[in-house]
Amino acid sequence: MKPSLTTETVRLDEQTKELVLIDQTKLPGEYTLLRLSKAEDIWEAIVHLRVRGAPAIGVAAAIGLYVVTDRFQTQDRGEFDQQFRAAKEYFASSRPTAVNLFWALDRMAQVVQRNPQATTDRLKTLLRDEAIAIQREDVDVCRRLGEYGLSLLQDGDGILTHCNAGQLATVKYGTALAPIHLGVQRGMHFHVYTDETRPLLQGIRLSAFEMQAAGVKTTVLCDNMASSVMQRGWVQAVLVGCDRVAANGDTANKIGTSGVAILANYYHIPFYVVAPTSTIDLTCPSGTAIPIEQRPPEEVTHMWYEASMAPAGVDVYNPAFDVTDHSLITAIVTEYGIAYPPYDKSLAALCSSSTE
Ligand SMILES: CSC[C@H]1O[C@H](OP(=O)(O)O)[C@H](O)[C@@H]1O
Repeated sequence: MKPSLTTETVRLDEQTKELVLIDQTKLPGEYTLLRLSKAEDIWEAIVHLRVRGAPAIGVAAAIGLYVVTDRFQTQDRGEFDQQFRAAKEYFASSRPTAVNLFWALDRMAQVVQRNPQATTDRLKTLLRDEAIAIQREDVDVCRRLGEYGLSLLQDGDGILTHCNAGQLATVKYGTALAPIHLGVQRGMHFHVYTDETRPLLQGIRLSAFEMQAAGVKTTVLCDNMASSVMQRGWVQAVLVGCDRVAANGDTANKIGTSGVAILANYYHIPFYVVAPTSTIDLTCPSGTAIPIEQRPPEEVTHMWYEASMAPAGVDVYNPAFDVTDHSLITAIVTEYGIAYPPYDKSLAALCSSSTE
């Protein structure tokens, strides 16, 4: 089946009560849907980035927690709640950096806490409703991110992006790529430069695939070429996603993002982080407090080819993310508006407006 992105990246099959995912490890060559209902298979899909991207991970965890819970046999609330907590903690152990995972799991836990007298059957229905609400909210949030982000762009702009913060990182639209999708739907034209994003190549495999499918002029480049395209004046803005934004605006995103921000700052190119408020963690004071996932060395030394030139036994550094200092971020685009420095005030103000 020719890969396409017309379906939602993450969804619930309400008939079979399964979590349905596009297996992103197979893209762009193969479009495979996974239908999951076992906790260990859902955990594995998150750990191995079959589903990836902060919002998509959160939605997958919420739907996954529902499909697992729906198969609990006990009618006893004490046992049910204990099994629920165990499943929630298991999913929370999958990946540490994207705060959406914990945000979504906590929303599901609040349903259980708010309904201490509900029967287990009633609770299963409430958990299904919450998981679907989380999934549907993501579509509206990303569309609004697109609107605010588009207000920062001009028709014809060259846009550099890093990793994939598009439809495949969310339910639809994406975050950093949402302005592009929205602009193209309105007849605008952009030239997107996507870093390949070693070692898992989310840029060349996923963003390039997504942008080409949307009819956007797309150029892929090695990560070490970003300076060259900026130096030539081909880039008018950098748009990136995020996995956790600290209260002071420091932002964790795919490894290599902080280097792109330094380059953009040097070439006086605006650097925008596109952040649903579900990715803003006001309990995290600064980037040094953000847990950075360390991934297997083989992703650097063996992925995509038999084995790299790395000599046997050499140490390999493979952090999945790095933190971009808030001083390098021009603005943070949220679904409630655009935050400018000082971020410790502007993010708090935007997040408080989100609860009004
Ligand atoms: C819209 S969140 C996308 C964000 O998530 C990616 O990480 P991963 O592919 O490891 O899940 C990357 O940091 C993207 O910017």
